[in-house]
Amino acid sequence: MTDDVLVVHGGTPLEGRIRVRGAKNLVSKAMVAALLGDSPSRLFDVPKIRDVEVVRGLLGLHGVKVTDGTEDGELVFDPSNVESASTDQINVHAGSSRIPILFCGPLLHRLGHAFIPDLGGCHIGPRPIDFHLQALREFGATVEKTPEGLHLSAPNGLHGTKFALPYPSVGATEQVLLTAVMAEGVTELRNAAVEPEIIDLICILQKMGAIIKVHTDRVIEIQGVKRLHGYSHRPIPDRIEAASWAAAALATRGHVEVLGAQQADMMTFLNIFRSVGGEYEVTDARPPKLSDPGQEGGIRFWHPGGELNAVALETDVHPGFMTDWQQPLVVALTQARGLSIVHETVYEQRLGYTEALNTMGANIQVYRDCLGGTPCRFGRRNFKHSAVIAGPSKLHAADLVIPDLRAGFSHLIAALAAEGTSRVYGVDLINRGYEDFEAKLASLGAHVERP
Ligand SMILES: CC(=O)N[C@H]1[C@@H](OP(=O)(O)OP(=O)(O)OC[C@H]2O[C@@H](n3ccc(=O)[nH]c3=O)[C@H](O)[C@@H]2O)O[C@H](CO)[C@@H](O)[C@@H]1O
Ligand SMILES: C=C(OP(=O)(O)O)C(=O)O
Repeated sequence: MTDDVLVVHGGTPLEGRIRVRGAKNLVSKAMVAALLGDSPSRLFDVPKIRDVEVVRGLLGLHGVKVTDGTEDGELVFDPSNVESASTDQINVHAGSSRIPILFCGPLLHRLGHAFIPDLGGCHIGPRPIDFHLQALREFGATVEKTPEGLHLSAPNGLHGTKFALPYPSVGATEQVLLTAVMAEGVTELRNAAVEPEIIDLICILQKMGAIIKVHTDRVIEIQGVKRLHGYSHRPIPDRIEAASWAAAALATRGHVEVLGAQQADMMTFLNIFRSVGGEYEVTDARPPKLSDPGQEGGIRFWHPGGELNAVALETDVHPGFMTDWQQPLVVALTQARGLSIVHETVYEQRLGYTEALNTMGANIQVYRDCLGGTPCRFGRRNFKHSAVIAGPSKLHAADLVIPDLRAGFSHLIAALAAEGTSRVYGVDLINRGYEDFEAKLASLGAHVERP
């Protein structure tokens, strides 16, 4: 733990330009989809993050040859020899990521059985997988829970089904997609999640030969096919990372251009960013010509000076304000004048990180009540899932221990915005979702060092 610490000398605005690559929440699923093809797949712009390493490891254990392509960030997957792996080998990855649960459908199609280790991911609530398992059973899978992990089989194959999710879960929607594409017959999924990362996964599956219709009102219809082939795909950029750097620019009174950031996927964030008083400019990409090297598109985010405004926001499923944007933005809200209100409706325990911000001088109170109008599953269940942030607060340095990915990035932003020198422990957790964050910090002029 002691060598996993970053010393942050705060108080300097972040200034400069960084680039985001393929979205963590798409790339890892695209890698799983490669298992379904009967020929190699190619994925571009893959960031070097921990979740990618975990999925690469799991694919390798199941006989998928994963190699680096010629382009930086390109991965090639050859699934021609998919095979079983031992539970001991698979359990090396226990507790490291949430993606292993998505191996169920593809492994059942390819091998007739699957073993799934305990899942990891951010500690932001209990995160059950009941919708996943219920859907898999509807397709005809049998699921056995054992102390070492989940064992699944499909003795009679997988068959299309009609299924309605109790809540538009991202992971459960992906589970249904990755299973239904090669199940026999038609599947109709109601109350599906429609996040941009899901639409991009559907694009990949369609490239592979799948037949998928996305209807209005969260209904997705999938016509199972007998075979799928490999794909070649450049994923959507990481809108969570982009928003995190935007929040860092605002909290430190800086100016950061995020190359690769895409307006369409970030509209809800951009509206809140502007309401808080942040400025942004969308820079469109210009393709290269003989006389002109062209320009990569992105979004410039900056603090225009003066005071920021308090806002009320609720996190929600797409197209609402993403829960993963919440933690970084709250750090900026500690600098806004007045009372900001955040109602977290996606996870029951995603406000624990505010305690650390309070030790740095922030004034954030958390409540069990629903402080917002969006129907929420947590209001009567005793979870502290609403926050009132009173600002502006002068943040001072502190010693911080990072609990998980997004809370970790928000701790880091707070340390950068604070006066004085903070020590941030457990920074390695940030590598699960932010590629090269230390190099990016350095290029933005942050004063950070390893002790
Ligand atoms: C790797 C990845 O893509 N992670 C994202 C994904 O997580 P993930 O796919 O795990 O999140 P879900 O959308 O499934 O979870 C949303 C809510 O549904 C509940 N639920 C989910 C499944 C289930 O079987 N039972 C159940 O009750 C969860 O506890 C949570 O309260 O979507 C979340 C919501 O946008 C994001 O915050 C995560 O960054
Ligand atoms: C909650 C997150 O991810 P995961 O589902 O991988 O824990 C996140 O990326 O903020």
